[in-house]
Amino acid sequence: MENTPLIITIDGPSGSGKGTIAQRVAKSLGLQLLDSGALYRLVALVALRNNINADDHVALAHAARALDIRFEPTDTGVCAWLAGEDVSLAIRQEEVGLMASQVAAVPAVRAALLDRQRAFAQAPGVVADGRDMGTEVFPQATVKVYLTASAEERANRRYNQLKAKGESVNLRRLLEDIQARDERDMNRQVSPLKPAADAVIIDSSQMGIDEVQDAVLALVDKR
Ligand SMILES: Nc1ncnc2c1ncn2[C@@H]1O[C@H](COP(=O)(O)OP(=O)(O)O)[C@@H](O)[C@H]1O
Ligand SMILES: Nc1ccn([C@H]2C[C@H](O)[C@@H](COP(=O)(O)OP(=O)(O)O)O2)c(=O)n1
Repeated sequence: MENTPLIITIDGPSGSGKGTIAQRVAKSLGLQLLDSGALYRLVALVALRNNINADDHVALAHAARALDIRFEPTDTGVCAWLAGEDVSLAIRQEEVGLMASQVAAVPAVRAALLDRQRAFAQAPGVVADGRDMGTEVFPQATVKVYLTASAEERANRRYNQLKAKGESVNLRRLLEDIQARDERDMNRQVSPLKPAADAVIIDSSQMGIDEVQDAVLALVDKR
C-alpha cells in the first residue's frame, strides 16, 4: 500500500552504534527518526531532578505519562525539549543513562511510552532505534536489524565519544557500566533486549560506520 510507512528498526546494546546508524539511514532515506532511548532518558532525568527513587514505580509511571516533550530533528540527530527546556545534552550524561536503564525495567513506564513511540510510524516511514523496536513496539517492521559489538569495543567507543565532548572518563568504569547496563537490559522481565526472530544480526566490532550504514541500506534495498 502506498501510504504504509516503511519501518526500519535498529536494536542493540549500549554503544553498538544504533543512534549513529539510525540517524544516517533516516537522513539518507528521508525518513523520521525515533530515538526511543531518549524517551527513557527523559523519564530518568525527570526522576533524578525530582528525587524519585528507581523503585518508586507509581511515581515513575506518572512521570512517564506526564512527560511534556518535543523532539526537533537536527543535522546531528534530534534535539529534545522538556517543558520548553533544551535537555539534549543533559540526557546524554552517563548518570542519566544508568538511571534510564533502571527506569526502563518498570513495566508501567514501558506501557506509558508505547503509544508515543507508535505514533512515529507515519508515511513515508521511520527509523527507530532502541532495545525492543523490532520485538515489541513495531513487530510489523519492514527491516529489523540487531546491531551489536563486543563490550570492550563499545566501551572504547563511548570513551572516545565522551572524551571528545570534554568529559573526564575512565575506561574501566565505562566498561563496568556497559556490562551492568547489558545485564539489566537483557535480563529484565518486560521487553528484554534480544534480537527479534526475524532480525538480521550485524556485529560491528570490526566494521566502520560507513560499512555498517551500507549493510543496513542494502537490507532496505533487498526488502
Ligand atoms: N562501527 C563503528 N565503528 C566505530 N565507532 C562507531 C561505530 N558505530 C558507532 N561508533 C561510535 O561509537 C559511539 C557510540 O555510538 P552510538 O551511535 O551513540 O551508540 P548507541 O546508540 O548504540 O549507544 C559514537 O561515538 C559513534 O560515533
Ligand atoms: N527501546 C528502548 C530504548 C532504551 N531503553 C533503555 C535501555 C537503556 O539502558 C536506556 C538508554 O537507552 P539509549 O539507547 O539512549 O542508551 P545507549 O545510547 O544505547 O547507551 O533506556 C529501553 O529499555 N528500551
